[in-house]
Amino acid sequence: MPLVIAMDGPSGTGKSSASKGVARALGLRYLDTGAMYRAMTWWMLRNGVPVEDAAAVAARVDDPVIESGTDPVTPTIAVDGEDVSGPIRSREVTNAVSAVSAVPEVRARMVALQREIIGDGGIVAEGRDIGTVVVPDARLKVYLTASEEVRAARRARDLAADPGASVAVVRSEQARRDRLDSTRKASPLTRADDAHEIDSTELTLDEVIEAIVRLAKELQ
Ligand SMILES: Nc1ncnc2c1ncn2[C@@H]1O[C@H](COP(=O)(O)OP(=O)(O)OP(=O)(O)O)[C@@H](O)[C@H]1O
Ligand SMILES: Nc1ccn([C@@H]2O[C@H](COP(=O)(O)O)[C@@H](O)[C@H]2O)c(=O)n1
Repeated sequence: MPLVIAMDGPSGTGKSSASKGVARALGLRYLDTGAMYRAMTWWMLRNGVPVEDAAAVAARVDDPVIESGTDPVTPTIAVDGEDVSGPIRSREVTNAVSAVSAVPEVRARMVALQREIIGDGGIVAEGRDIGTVVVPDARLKVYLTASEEVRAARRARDLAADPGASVAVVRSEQARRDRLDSTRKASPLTRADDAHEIDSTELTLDEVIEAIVRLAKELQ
């Protein structure tokens, strides 16, 4: 099977940035599974579905048409034909997504879609359960971590235009999301036993990408 790189880890550890860089370096496709859960959450909010009500979310799970592009240079995400790459990054969606992604019916639909896109491989897929559930036989698994403090500082810089997103607020929202994602019943965030753990706290993005590319080349 062509290479599948499974990249998992808590929020804001650099999964998306590193996955895109690795995919570009190795000529692979790229799949942001978090964007798919965010797209589902955006649709639920837009359609007035109470996201904390798992039964209400499950009842609408098949309604949105979610399309993910896999070019690492210009990744795309659309819902019912509408580009939602901007709105899915809002703090409203970010703070609601863990409730939606904990619903088993949502996960079943997303995992089926993700496996369809991953197909025969040649891809870097990132999320929370790629190495444990979506592609448990992936040839290379990476579990990316970084200290809470560094992650919050990096993310707060991304959100500099939002006056409510101080480092302290971002840190507490990230911690809440990680707690919900790693304690839910349905495929919680956890490190696969055979994953290589990389702590990016003291590493530049280029150093993280180089480390993963090196691991991939060692497989050949
Ligand atoms: N090693 C690094 N050094 C410095 N900044 C980094 C590093 N890795 C990522 N970043 C920055 O940290 C921020 C978060 O990175 P990114 O969005 O890739 O994380 P993520 O794990 O995909 O987050 P989320 O799970 O919330 O989607 C971005 O601004 C990114 O540029
Ligand atoms: N495989 C995955 C990927 C993501 N999630 C959920 O989506 C949220 C957003 O993910 P980001 O990577 O864009 O931050 C995340 O907090 C999880 O709730 C997931 O469950 N499984």
